[in-house]
Amino acid sequence: MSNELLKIKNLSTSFRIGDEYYAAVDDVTLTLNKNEVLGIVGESGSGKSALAFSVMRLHTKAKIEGEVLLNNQDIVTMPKSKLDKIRGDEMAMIFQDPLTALNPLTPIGGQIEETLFLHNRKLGQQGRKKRAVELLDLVGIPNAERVFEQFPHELSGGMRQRVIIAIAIANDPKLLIADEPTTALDVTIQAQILDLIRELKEKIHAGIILITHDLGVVAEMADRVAVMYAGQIVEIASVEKLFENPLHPYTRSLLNSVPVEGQDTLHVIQGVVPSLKNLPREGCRFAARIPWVDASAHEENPTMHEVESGHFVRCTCHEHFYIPDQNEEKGEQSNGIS
Ligand SMILES: Nc1ncnc2c1ncn2[C@@H]1O[C@H](COP(=O)(O)OP(=O)(O)OP(=O)(O)O)[C@@H](O)[C@H]1O
Repeated sequence: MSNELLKIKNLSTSFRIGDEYYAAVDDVTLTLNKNEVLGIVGESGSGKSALAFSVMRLHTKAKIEGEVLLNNQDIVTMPKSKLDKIRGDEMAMIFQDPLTALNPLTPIGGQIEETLFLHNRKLGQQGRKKRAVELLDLVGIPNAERVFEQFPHELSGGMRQRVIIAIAIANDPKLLIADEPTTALDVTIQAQILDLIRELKEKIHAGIILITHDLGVVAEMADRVAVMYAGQIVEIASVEKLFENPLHPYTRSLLNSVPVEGQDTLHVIQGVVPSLKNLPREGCRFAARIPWVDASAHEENPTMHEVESGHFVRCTCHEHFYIPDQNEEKGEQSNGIS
């Protein structure tokens, strides 16, 4: 029996700017196995959230092409009625900001009960209340009976995020997408929420897509990692391989911007992900940020290459990449390339 839970095939998500559509997710192909945590990392603007929202089919105005197969059912083309059933039941999402994801006017218990009611009509009112309190307990909320009656504004940010997680797992989803689940929280609370997600992974046996710009989080949580840049996946590998042997210059740059014990110099590649309208659509999208690497190092149409089993990297430029000395980098950038 296949272990594959989700297969994303040639997915492109394009937004309209003026009269044109621009792909924020550009021909992405990925798989997620059952019980696996796949980390998706990349700088702000690389397309991580656009990808997550496409998998949940939450974009209302975007043009979506390609396939998103959850247990072989295509989310992109399925009728809305079926989608409503699957969303919140087979797949669920934990959003960045717990306050905006909760209804301020409905007590916590009511919000959990609503999700339970939508997807399990057999559970009566008593059953729903019992299950809602159980879920609050499961996500580590003390005094669950009391919190059941409270409104979102009466809880701390960390507790609200636990409620969001309780809602997301209410119907035992097979796929859980966590989009920067700790960004809006204090550092100490972040660690607690990550611990909770890790514990839940064992309890609910879901496949988890964890979106983050924090490589530390990925190192601790993920089984495999996909690195995204300018709408494309540029490298995929197991977490061990990615940290041991990062290949794509962008991955190396992300890793180099993390301080490492015993290493006194850091090199951070300058620049940011270009805006959607200005993304280079031809050639290697990262070329402009590593101008000291010769143009001939890049492929004309970069594709993913499997360099060792399960480790894929886009473009051939990684074979020729090196960290420049300061003069070389400055010299290149003063030539107007940055
Ligand atoms: N609804 C939209 N309309 C137009 N452009 C959009 C829309 N949503 C996202 N974009 C653009 O698509 C690109 C990818 O955005 P996305 O939010 O997916 O990035 P991200 O990697 O999740 O960044 P962050 O970490 O900041 O959330 C960006 O250039 C963004 O401005």
